[in-house]
Amino acid sequence: MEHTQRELTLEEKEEEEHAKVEGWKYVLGFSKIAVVKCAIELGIADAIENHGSPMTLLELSSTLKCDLSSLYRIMRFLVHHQIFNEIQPKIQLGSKSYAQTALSRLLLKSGKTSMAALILMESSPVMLASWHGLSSLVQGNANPGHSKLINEAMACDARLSLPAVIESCLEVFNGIETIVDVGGGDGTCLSLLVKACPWITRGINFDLPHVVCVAKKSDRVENVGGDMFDCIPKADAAIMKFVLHDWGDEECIRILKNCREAIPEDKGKLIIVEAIIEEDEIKEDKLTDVKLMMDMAMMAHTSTGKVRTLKEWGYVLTEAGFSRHSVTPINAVQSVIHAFP
Ligand SMILES: C[S@@+](CC[C@H](N)C(=O)[O-])C[C@H]1O[C@@H](n2cnc3c(N)ncnc32)[C@H](O)[C@@H]1O
Repeated sequence: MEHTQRELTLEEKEEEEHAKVEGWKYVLGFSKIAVVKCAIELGIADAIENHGSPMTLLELSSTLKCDLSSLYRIMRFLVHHQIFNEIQPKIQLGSKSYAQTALSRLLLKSGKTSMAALILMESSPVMLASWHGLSSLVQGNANPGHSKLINEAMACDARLSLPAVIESCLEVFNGIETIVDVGGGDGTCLSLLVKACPWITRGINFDLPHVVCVAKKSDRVENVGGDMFDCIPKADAAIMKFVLHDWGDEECIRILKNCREAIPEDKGKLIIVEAIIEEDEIKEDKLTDVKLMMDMAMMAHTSTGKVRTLKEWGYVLTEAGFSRHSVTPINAVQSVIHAFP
């Protein structure tokens, strides 16, 4: 039987939008318990309780012997989830001060009302490991390789976000005949892109050799193995989705410099598809939760990666020699950053 596609009603569209945001919360749902566990281990609530009054970020970082900017990101997340209160949010980073709430007192390591031991037990590697076996307990013994899991998860995101990139900024790809997807994974992103842009004659899906050797084969897309820290294949434009958030500023600048080398000085462009954290509370939106969770996931899964603010993007791009850039919000957790040599 043939199905004709009908226009979605406004209500259905809103429901789909809401579902996408909720979907991201499942993707990153672990971050909430992981950050609370981290707060208990660091003794944040204990430090403020012992201090007897709110503590500044500077005082907290020196008492807990923590890196100030990492601790700030942890506190930003905890404040967002109303676990601590931030007093005078508008002031300078080091002077921001944090107070206890009824919820943060549950995170004290000891005391009559502490729930810390329960949280530490449920979030321990031993207890978490059993969750990974839940589906095999119910059904069988599926145990796919981790690389395959990552490639499939990334392809899943490409199917979600690429249509949003195409819908909001197809014109960015005008005039591009060749494009290299740096850290392109299994090639899903590029195959969707060349399909939407028939004028692109050659797409290069560039990733580590063990990734491209199992990548998809599709028309006008060539899989090329290599290391983005060495050299990136030349093309009219480069695109990078969900790659730079895996790396700290120093590595990012090295990758970005190699991207700049790969594209023409006069009319080349770099298209970055990444989440951007709003620095201004007024600009926070329904995806702020998700972006902050993603930032925590980067802290946990990579040694130096992070979800950057607009200012942080400006810094790495300028350091890598890009003369200007602009940002287009799209209907996804990511935005599109266009940068020019
Ligand atoms: C988070 S995944 C993103 C995949 C894809 N861009 C997407 O969003 O669907 C990061 C990718 O960077 C690749 N990568 C990591 N180090 C690399 C390197 N040194 N050179 C090239 N690719 C690399 C990984 O293999 C992985 O496919």
